[in-house]
Amino acid sequence: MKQKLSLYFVMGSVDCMKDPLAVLDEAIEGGITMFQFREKGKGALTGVAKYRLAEKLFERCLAHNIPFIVNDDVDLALALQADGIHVGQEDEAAERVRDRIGNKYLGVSVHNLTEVKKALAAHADYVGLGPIFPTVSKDDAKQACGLTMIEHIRAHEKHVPLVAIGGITEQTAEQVIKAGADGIAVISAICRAEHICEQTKRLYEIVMRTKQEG
Ligand SMILES: Cc1ncsc1CCOP(=O)(O)O
Ligand SMILES: C=C1C=NC(C)=NC1=N
Ligand SMILES: [Mg+2]
Repeated sequence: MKQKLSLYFVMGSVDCMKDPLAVLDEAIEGGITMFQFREKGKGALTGVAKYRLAEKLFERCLAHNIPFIVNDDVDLALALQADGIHVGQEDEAAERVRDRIGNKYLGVSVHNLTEVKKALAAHADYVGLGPIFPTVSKDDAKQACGLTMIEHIRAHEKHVPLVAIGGITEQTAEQVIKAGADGIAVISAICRAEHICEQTKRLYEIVMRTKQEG
């Protein structure tokens, strides 16, 4: 699990400046290790259009052995036979989601140690902690918790697979890993890059080098 979390690309059509399929192809070429389809916010696709885009993105992930995770929408995840689901604190209770998805990946969004412990009690496979820094990609994001929250959680839960998310860039990736995250989850650092493949490669190199340094 911890290896998969290294460079976790989160994206929906709303986040893309061009065709989401082209964005994902370049991100895959750049070395992402996990993908989350997060179709949310103003102008997000719904119904059949959402399903069709998810199918095409999933095909790409399947072709490259990259886990395909669906955000929030358990029905969509089950309909697609996705590799997993990611839910937030306000979504369907993690315990119930675990019952519905069997042994698929279950990720839970957390903001503090209490929520981490609750997620583990619900048999989550990993937690997504954030926002670490201020973000432009989630309009209802909570207050940024900073690197100290990563350190605090890691101090109390040494082994929990933890990916950090929120405002993470090429400039901050190293300190996020050094603080104790097993990986970084990003939307705009990849989606808004001038050259997506090269940017993804740089993020990948930084994360993997820093993880090796221990
Ligand atoms: C989905 C989500 N959850 C906490 S912050 C965030 C958005 C992250 O986007 P970006 O990497 O562009 O800051
Ligand atoms: C809110 C989120 C937190 N963490 C991850 C990995 N994905 C999300 N959508
Ligand atoms: Mg959610």
